[in-house]
Amino acid sequence: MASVPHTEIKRICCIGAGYVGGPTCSVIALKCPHIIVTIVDLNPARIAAWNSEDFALPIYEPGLEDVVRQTRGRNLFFSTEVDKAVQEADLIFVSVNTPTKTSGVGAGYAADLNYVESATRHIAQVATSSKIVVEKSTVPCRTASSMRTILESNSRPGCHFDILSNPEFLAEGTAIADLYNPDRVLIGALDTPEGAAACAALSSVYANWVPKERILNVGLWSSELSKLAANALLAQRISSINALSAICETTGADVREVAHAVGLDSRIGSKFLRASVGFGGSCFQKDILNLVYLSESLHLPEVAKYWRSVVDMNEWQKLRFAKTVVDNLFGTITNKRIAVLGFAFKADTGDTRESPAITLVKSFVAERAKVAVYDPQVSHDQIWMDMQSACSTPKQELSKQLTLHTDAQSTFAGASAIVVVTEWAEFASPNFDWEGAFAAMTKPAFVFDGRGIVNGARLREIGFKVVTIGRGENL
Ligand SMILES: NC(=O)C1=CN([C@@H]2O[C@H](COP(=O)(O)OP(=O)(O)OC[C@H]3O[C@@H](n4cnc5c(N)ncnc54)[C@H](O)[C@@H]3O)[C@@H](O)[C@H]2O)C=CC1
Ligand SMILES: O=C(O)[C@H]1O[C@H](OP(=O)(O)OP(=O)(O)OC[C@H]2O[C@@H](n3ccc(=O)[nH]c3=O)[C@H](O)[C@@H]2O)[C@H](O)[C@@H](O)[C@@H]1O
Repeated sequence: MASVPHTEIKRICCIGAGYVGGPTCSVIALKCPHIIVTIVDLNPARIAAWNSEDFALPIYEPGLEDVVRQTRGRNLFFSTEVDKAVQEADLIFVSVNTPTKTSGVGAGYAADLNYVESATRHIAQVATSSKIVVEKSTVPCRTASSMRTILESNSRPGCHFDILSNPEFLAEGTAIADLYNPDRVLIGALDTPEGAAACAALSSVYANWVPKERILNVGLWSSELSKLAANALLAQRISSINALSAICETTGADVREVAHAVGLDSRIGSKFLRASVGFGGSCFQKDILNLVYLSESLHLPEVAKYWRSVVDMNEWQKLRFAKTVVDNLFGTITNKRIAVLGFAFKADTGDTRESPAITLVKSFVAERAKVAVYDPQVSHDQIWMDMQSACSTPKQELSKQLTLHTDAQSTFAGASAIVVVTEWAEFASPNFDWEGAFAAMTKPAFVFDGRGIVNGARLREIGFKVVTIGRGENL
């Protein structure tokens, strides 16, 4: 095949200044001082936060502020001027949201590609020169083909678009470390000279800091499917260990010992085997449901059922934990105060999307408990928004049962139980004032550890009754 020389990338535009676009392109700007990176978004409040003088960035991510401080105004810019940034760029990342559809065909399963499509149409409409368009969002297999059709059908004469798939594998809370040192960068391209040239151009951007052997070039469809597959396999491990946690609780086995023992088998590996209240976050559930939808569309009902069970197990785990709380508190939590520690879906993020805390607090509210919530990062506005929507109840009504706190200790006064939902370091710290908590609570005082992070022996010495997920010798 004749080769085509690749474009030297001088200007990058990223459409979508969210959890992926923001950190990813900030790190590109840091590692590639010779490239001008402009991150654009339709949401002016989000862009204003990225540009805020006191660096009150719209997302909390360890290390991110430092990267933005070093690059903003140098070769990194945040803007709402989408057209200008698109026109000036050689390469455009499409990093917009792809939530699960809530209505119409595939509702509850399929990805809503409306944002990807309108960003793509917009590129075609305003671009005045050829571009490399990179699918950064997580999308169903063969979305690149739809993007190509939209671009080709709407472009101005003389404008040519090459499409690449470059899914993102960062995890929230460790995004900057993940971007600095990725296990791999996956780039999918069409098997054509133009595809290879576009792939080489993007590879050369990453090659500024990622070792060449970790930059993987594959076909477009493999790249798209690999992203869904990676999330599905990661989530499947959590559902597997959570299924085992239920067996541990009734047999006297300890899920941490089981995870350690099986994880030492190099074929299994030790990561992603922490039993929990269930996985949360904006992507695992959405991407698996997307895979379920894809399987069903391909007339593979057994495959669909297999992946569906990973999500079903996760739902069951969350509700099982909520029931454990009620069962141990003598079958009722009506009017009892339940202190909930943590609301984010995992530690080191302020993100609450699909957080197990939402399901747990909702079920405690349904049992007519008084729920007191503390999270070190999540804003109270966000918690009210999540809970009003989950309970379909206005704030005024909800506030009769739900209070939000700015410190852990104030949640404990008169509480019957503490429920640890997020694995914030603060709750696992030896300095955490468990004695103070015990003194403030009604007796017997319970701790339900949904993350296996508290020191059960120490808490029992203080007088607590302790129930830890996946451990037989509870209380
Ligand atoms: N959150 C995560 O940790 C990861 C997410 N992903 C994927 O990356 C994609 C983006 O996810 P997040 O960054 O979390 O979403 P997000 O919701 O935080 O950010 C998306 C942004 O795109 C903006 N947007 C939507 N349409 C636009 C348009 N036409 N023009 C300009 N801006 C537009 C929205 O206003 C929003 O600020 C999703 O497909 C997700 O599945 C992939 C890996 C990790
Ligand atoms: O596509 C995405 O959005 C991203 O989804 C996950 O990243 P993220 O959801 O940010 O965070 P994870 O660390 O994967 O945790 C997800 C959930 O699983 C839970 N978890 C994780 C690991 C574990 O052993 N047990 C467990 O319950 C976490 O507490 C959290 O609720 C993947 O890890 C990323 O590779 C991927 O890019």
